[in-house]
Amino acid sequence: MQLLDGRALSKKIEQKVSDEVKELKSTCGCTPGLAVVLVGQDPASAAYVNMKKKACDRVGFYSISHEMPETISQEAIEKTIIGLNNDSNVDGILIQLPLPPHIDTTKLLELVDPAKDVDGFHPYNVGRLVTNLDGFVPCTPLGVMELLHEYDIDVKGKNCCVVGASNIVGKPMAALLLNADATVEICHIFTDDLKKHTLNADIILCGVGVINLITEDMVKDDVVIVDIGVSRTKEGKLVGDVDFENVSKKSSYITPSPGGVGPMTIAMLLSNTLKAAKINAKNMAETKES
Ligand SMILES: Nc1nc(=O)c2c([nH]1)NC[C@@H]1CN(c3ccc(C(=O)N[C@@H](CCC(=O)O)C(=O)O)cc3)C=[N+]21
Repeated sequence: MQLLDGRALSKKIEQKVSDEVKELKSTCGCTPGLAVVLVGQDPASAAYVNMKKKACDRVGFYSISHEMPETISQEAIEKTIIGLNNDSNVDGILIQLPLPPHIDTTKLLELVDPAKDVDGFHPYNVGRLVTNLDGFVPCTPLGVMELLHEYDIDVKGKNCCVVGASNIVGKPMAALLLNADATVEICHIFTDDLKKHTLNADIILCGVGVINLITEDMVKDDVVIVDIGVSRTKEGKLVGDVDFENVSKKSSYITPSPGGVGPMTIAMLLSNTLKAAKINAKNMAETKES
């Protein structure tokens, strides 16, 4: 059994991003900028936003967070997003999810300029992903692909079982695997007999948020396990969806949680923001020339 060490790989990626930021600064004087929109007081959301901000600082990005009260109106958030779309210091916009129930999340995600959509949640970028065109890909599934690549795990022709069909994890994960020529199954809350599907899988990618959803009797020998779930136990310990202790004994590769997919998500946010900044810098240079 080998661990898929997301923490180690994320450090390597951060170093690369940081080097490229220095180069971008010296060649065009531009600093990549990320804006985060945070609504309400959820401590978990605040903690994630803080982690993102710290990561931005480490690699030399400009970052700004717009923190708004739980009771804020739809219109006020929309105004903020339009302002960020028009702010040339901002290359990437991230709306921290989930938003309060009175807010129309889809409408806000559609308002973000697709060129600044570093989360890859705008339907424009979703469409580009599904048709295998270049665009912004959601950070968590993108990080998973990077992690598999780092350990030379080729998904081509492999049976991949994606558990969870969310717009931010399961669906884009399945699209990326399909684009890489895997055979893909998507299981979800209405799947009858989950075990039947997971037992057949060479690679299981699980992002649901249910502790111990995947147990050792549900996986075949030498399976590759990617645990994307995030939950907290009663004791406050951070855990994934997989019974790590027992499933790891049957696995060829497995992500720890924490220390697996989580740090890769942040690394891909940095990488997507750098990508946006480079495109914007190039467009600016071209506008100046003409
Ligand atoms: N618009 C939007 N984009 C997101 O990308 C987004 C979001 N909303 N809402 C919440 C989820 C969750 N998420 C995580 C990021 C990093 C870790 C991470 O780094 N976790 C560490 C542990 C961190 C700790 O100790 O608390 C690890 O797994 O090792 C986890 C989860 C991004 N999300």
